[in-house]
Amino acid sequence: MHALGASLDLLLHADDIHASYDQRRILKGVGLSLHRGEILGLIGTNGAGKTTLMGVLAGSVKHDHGRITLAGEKYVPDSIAEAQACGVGLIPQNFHIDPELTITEAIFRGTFQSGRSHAELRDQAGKLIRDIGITMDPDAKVGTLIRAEQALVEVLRMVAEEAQLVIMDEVAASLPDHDVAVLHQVLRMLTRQGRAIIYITHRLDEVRSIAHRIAVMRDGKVHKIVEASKTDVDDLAFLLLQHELERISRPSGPAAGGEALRVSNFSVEEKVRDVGFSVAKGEIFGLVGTHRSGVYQLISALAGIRPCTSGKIYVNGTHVHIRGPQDAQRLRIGYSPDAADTLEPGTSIAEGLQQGAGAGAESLRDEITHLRGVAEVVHRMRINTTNIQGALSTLSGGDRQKVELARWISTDCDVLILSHPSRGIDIGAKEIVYKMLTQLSQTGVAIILLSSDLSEMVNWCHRIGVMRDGELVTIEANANTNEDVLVHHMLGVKFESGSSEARRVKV
Ligand SMILES: Nc1ncnc2c1ncn2[C@@H]1O[C@H](COP(=O)(O)OP(=O)(O)OP(=O)(O)O)[C@@H](O)[C@H]1O
Repeated sequence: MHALGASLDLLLHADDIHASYDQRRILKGVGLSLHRGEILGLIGTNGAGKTTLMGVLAGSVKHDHGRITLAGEKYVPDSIAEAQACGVGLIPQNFHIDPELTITEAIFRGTFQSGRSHAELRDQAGKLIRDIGITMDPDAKVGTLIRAEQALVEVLRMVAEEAQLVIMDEVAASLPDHDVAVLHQVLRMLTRQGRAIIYITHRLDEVRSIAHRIAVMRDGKVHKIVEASKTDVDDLAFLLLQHELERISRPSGPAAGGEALRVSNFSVEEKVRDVGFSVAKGEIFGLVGTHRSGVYQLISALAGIRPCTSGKIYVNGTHVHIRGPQDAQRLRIGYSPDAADTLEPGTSIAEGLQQGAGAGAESLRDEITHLRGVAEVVHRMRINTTNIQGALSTLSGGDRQKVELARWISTDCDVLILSHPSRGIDIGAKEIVYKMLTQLSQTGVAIILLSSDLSEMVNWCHRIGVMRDGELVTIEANANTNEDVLVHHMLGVKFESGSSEARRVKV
């Protein structure tokens, strides 16, 4: 499966690349090569320099030293536009498309084709969509698409731009497995046309299933490049962390505490119908479902972001009404959404960790008033920075997410709803996050967790509720479930059991 289908033409060669931000050396002599038709996986711990390296290739970061050739020619792009003109395109972490654009407008925005007539572009968009074997209306608004479909629009933009090298920086981070499978199929098709792809992810099973070779970055250098077919997840974890991944023991038995939250006959418009469940104090309760399952509407109603249409909510046994975020806050329900960075980029790291994150801001401040406290959080979560007074924008994507998460974990809530808390976080830091969540739950906090990574749900949660078509179809006790069972309930389709990789291929 991993053998290179296309010829082994060298497309890109980078040698001894150095780059810095404000005198701080980030890339310290990177070497990398890539062939036409190849998918190169790129993995590394948070702050290793992956995004910076991709910035050098895509024209947004200047390197201080080193040589790059593209198709045999010297390549030193001065800007993103110049890199695009040379055939190199990047889909960034947390990419954003204006939701008001139509799919046609989104595909051709910023490309050399954007000057053509709308009718021509619309026809061309329809053809591109058909060619990659998916169904989408070129006139539909981007705002009506789920995240996975928006990712495909970004891929189509690369095709429209005639990119020869497509860089994907954690584009699949919060996508569920079945959406990742579609994205992978499309990417394989692009490589059959001779394009090359650099694919960054923190999910080691995913990188093994998509890449031909995998480059492991550590501290500003490519430490090793391995053949995907000759490695496994444990080897990759060892290469990344330089120690073996600690095996997390799944929660055994139910959480012991009394009831923290209960919803009954709960409905949100047509999206959530007659849902009932309760979460105990000290429990980590997972909720899974596809984008259209109603799971997001359910939790946003619990957080007061949208009204429920009918049903009852009980907090600590008392019937309550949640009519807005302030009500949720007053009831000590915290909600960390699956949005990109919610903090202003200019905020300092220390301020980011000190800012009240909704409920219980006072006690958060108490807890980490002193910079020593902040420094401890930074150290514990392995946030890469030399200056805690520096702006959040100077952190890597994964490290910014750690700051977001740390302030929520320090917030004084009775119920904490976390949506995709580990997105963008490397596998070593995930263990730390898991331990922090477990410790938090042991203080009696009820945690409701959403994640598209089902192995994480199975490893972290006491029980997992599965939503499909607006209904809560089952609540699985951890001891009785696995990822295949969850997928089966989520999609209402029967899957053969097997490794996550096998499942991904079958979907
Ligand atoms: N704009 C910036 N200004 C200053 N320092 C920066 C800036 N962007 C990144 N850095 C620093 O460069 C280092 C490498 O960041 P980079 O984003 O390349 O890491 P990464 O490997 O992509 O991490 P992640 O997996 O978290 O996305 C980090 O330690 C970060 O603090």
